[in-house]
Amino acid sequence: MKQEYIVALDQGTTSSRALLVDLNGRIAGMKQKEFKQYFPEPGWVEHDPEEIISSQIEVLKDLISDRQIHPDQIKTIGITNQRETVVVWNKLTGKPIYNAIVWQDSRTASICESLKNQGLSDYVSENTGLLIDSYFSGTKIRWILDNVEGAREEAEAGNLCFGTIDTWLIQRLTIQQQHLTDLTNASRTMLFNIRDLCWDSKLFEALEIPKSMAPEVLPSAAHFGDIEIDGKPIPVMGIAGDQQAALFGQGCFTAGEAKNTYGTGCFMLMNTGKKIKRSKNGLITTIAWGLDNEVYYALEGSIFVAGAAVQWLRDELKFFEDAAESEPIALELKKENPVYVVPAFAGLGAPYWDMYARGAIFGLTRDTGIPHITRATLDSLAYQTRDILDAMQKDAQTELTELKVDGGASSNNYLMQFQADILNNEVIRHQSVESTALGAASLAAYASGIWTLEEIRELKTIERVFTPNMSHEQRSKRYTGWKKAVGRSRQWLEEHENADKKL
Ligand SMILES: Nc1ncnc2c1ncn2[C@@H]1O[C@H](COP(=O)(O)OP(=O)(O)O)[C@@H](O)[C@H]1O
Ligand SMILES: O=P(O)(O)OC[C@H](O)CO
Repeated sequence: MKQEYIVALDQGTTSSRALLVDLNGRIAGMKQKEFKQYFPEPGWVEHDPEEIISSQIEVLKDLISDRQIHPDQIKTIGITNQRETVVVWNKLTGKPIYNAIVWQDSRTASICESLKNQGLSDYVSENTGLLIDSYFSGTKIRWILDNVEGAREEAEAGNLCFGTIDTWLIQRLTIQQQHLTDLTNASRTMLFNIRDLCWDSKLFEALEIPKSMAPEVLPSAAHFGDIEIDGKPIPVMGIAGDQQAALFGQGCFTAGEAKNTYGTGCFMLMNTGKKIKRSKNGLITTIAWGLDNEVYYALEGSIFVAGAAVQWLRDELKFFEDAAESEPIALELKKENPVYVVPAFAGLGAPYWDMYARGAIFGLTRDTGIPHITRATLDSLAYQTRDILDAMQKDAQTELTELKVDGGASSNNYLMQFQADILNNEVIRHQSVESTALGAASLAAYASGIWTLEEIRELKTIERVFTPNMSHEQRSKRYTGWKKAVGRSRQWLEEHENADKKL
C-alpha cells in the first residue's frame, strides 16, 4: 500500500511553507517560499495578501508534484499561520482593499492611546486576556477603515469583512470559501472575549468596527472546508495560530508545560489548562486550543524581534548571506563581548510593552566589528527569553527546569548554548525544529481520528540537550548589562512622534 500523509500549510511572517508529514510524524517533504516584506514608513510592516496566497499555492503544488503524491495518499490538511496580521477584503469581489497589516506594525500606537484614555485597559485585559497594543489586529482594522478611501461606508453597508491569515487562506484556498477562523486566531484580535468565547460587542463599538465584518469562530480541530488537490477535495481539519500550533506540536498538553519558538519573533507559551490564568508580570493570556468541546488556555510572552534581528544583520547590514553563518561569526570572538544589541525595531513586547522603544547598540569601542555585533544580536534573543521566563515563573509560581525549543533560529548551537547559560536551565531541542507545522498536522490528524494525544506526544525525539556552563557571577553580570541596555532604549520616541500617519 502506498504511504499516507498529512499536509501542513505553515504561513509564516517571512515565508509560506507546505510540509508532508507521514503517519509516523516524520517530515517527508517540505517546500518553502519567502515573500516580500513592505516597509512603507518607519515602524510599518505590510504583506501583499495576493502574494501570501500565490506563495502558499505554489509551495503546495511543488510539494505534491515533486514527491509525486497521489491525492488519495493525503488524509487531511492542517493550517497554521502568523497571527494578528490582518486583511480586510470586499465580500462581493473577494479583493483586499489594502495590504495585510503585519503583527510587527506599530502605526496604530495613537489609536491604542485613545483606547487607554477611554479607560479600556482593564476591560481589554479582563475580557480578551491581552493588553492594549498595536501588536493585535483590532486597531489595524480600525486604521484601514479610517484611512482607505470609501472603506468605512463599504463596511457599514456590510460589504467588507476582515480575517487573520488563517481566515484569508480558508477564504481563498477552500472550495466552500467560508468566512471562518479558529479560537486561537480569534483570541489575538483584541476583539474576542476569551471568557464568553464570542466576539466582544463593546470592543467592536470602541474601535468603530462593524461586527458584520467578523468571521465565524470554530474550535481548532474542526472541518474548515476542503482544498482541491489534483481534482480531489481534501478536508482541512485543524487550524491554529503558529505559536499555539507549536505548543501542540511539542506535545505540551498538560498544565505547566512550556515551549519557546525562535522564528521571526520569539514566543514562549505555557499551557495553563482549562483555567484562565492572569499574569501579574507583563504576560498575556491566550487560547491554547479548542478541542473536544473544551477550551485550553496559555500564558504567553511575545518577543517581537528575534530571528528578524538576524535577518536585519543579513539584509540591511550585509554581514553575511545566510542566517546560519551568524553562528561561526559569533564564535570567532574569543574574548568577552562588551556589546549589547536591543532589537526593539517594533517597540518592545512582553514583559515591557513599550510601543515607543527603538533599537539600539551599546558598548561600542574602536575595535567593535562584525563578530561583536553578530554575537550581541544572537545574545539579545536569549536575554529576551530570560525576561519572559522570569515573568512566567513568577506568574506560575513554579520553576521550569528545562525549556523545549523550536523554530528556525533554534538550530543555532551558539545561541542555544548561550540560552542555557543565561537561563541556568537545560535547553531541549528535538529532531525536527518544525514544531509549528507538526502541530498543525497533529491537530488535523487528531480531528480525523488518525492520532491520539498520547501518540502525538510520542512522535518527538530529542536531538540535543544544552546544559548550562556559565558561572553565576558571569551570568549575573551579563544579564545586568542587558537590563541596563533595555532601560536606555525605552520610550525613545515621544508620543507625538508616533502620531498616526495617513496614507
Ligand atoms: N542558524 C540560524 N541562526 C540564527 N537565526 C536563524 C538561523 N536560521 C534561521 N534563523 C532565523 O530564523 C527565522 C526563520 O525561522 P522560521 O521558524 O522559519 O520563522 P518564521 O516562521 O517566523 O518565518 C529568520 O528570521 C532567520 O533569520
Ligand atoms: O511567523 P512567526 O513564526 O514569527 O510567528 C509570528 C507570530 O504568530 C506573531 O504573533
